[in-house]
Amino acid sequence: MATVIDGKAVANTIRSEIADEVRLLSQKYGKVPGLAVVIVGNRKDSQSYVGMKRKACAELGIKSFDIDLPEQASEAEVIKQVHELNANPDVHGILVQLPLPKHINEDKVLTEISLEKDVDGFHPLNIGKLAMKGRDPLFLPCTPKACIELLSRSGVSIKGKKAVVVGRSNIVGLPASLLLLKEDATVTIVHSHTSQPESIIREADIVIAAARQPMMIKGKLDQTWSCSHRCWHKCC
Ligand SMILES: Nc1nc2c(c(=O)[nH]1)N[C@@H](CN(C=O)c1ccc(C(=O)N[C@@H](CCC(=O)O)C(=O)O)cc1)CN2
Repeated sequence: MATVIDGKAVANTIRSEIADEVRLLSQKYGKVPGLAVVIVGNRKDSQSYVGMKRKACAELGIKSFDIDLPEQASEAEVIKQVHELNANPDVHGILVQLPLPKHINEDKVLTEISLEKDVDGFHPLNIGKLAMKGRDPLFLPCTPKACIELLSRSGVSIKGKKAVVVGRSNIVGLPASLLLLKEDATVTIVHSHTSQPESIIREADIVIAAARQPMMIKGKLDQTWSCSHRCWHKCC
C-alpha cells in the first residue's frame, strides 16, 4: 500500500530546528544570521519565491537583506552589489535568484559570490566539490538537499539503492544525482535524449523528478511507490 510522505510536516520540523539554532546563536554570540536575497527584474514566479524566502527569514529570526534591482540593471551593477554583500559582516549568506535577465551572465555573477556566503551552493567550486569523492562543498543546493532530507527523515535508506533522477538542470537534476551518489546510491540520469526512459524508471528504487513537465512520472508508477513532492521510493 502506498503512503504519502508529509513534506509539510518535515518542513515544519526543520523550520523549528532552525529557529532554535538561530536563538542559540544570538544568545551565545549576540548575533543573528543575515541572508541577502538579490532579485533582478519583475518575473512573477521569481518574485513569489523570493517573497517566500524573505517571509521564512522573518519567521525564523534571520535578518533579511532585500536587494531588488530593476530588469535593466547591468551585469556590472549586479556584481557590484554582490561585492558589497561579500564585504558586509552582517551578511552571512547571499542568494541571487535565478534566472537572471538574458543580458546578464549568470555564471559570472554566481562566481563572484564569496564561497563562504554561497548558501545556494551554485558557485562552481562548491558544485565541483559536490562532484568529487572525498570533498565536501560548504553549501548544498536546496531543492536536491530537500529531496534527500525527505527520504532520510522518512526512514528511507539510500545506500546501495537504484536511484533515477529525471532531468539534468544545474539547479535540481545534476546536484540531486551527485548528492545521491555521495549517499552511495547507484545513480542513473534520465533526460530528453534518453531512449525508453520508462523502462529505466520502472527498475528504480528511488526516483527524483526534476523535469519541467508536471505529472510526467506519476502515471508510470503503481501503488507500491511512496511519494512526497518530487521524490518517489519503492515501499514494497
Ligand atoms: N537562487 C536560486 N534561484 C532559483 C532556485 C534556487 O534554489 N535558488 N530554484 C528555482 C526557484 N525556486 C526557488 O527559488 C524553486 C522553484 C520551485 C520549487 C519546487 O520544488 N516546486 C515544486 C512545486 C511546489 C508547489 O507548487 O508547491 C515543483 O516544481 O514540483 C523549488 C524551488 C529557480 N531559481
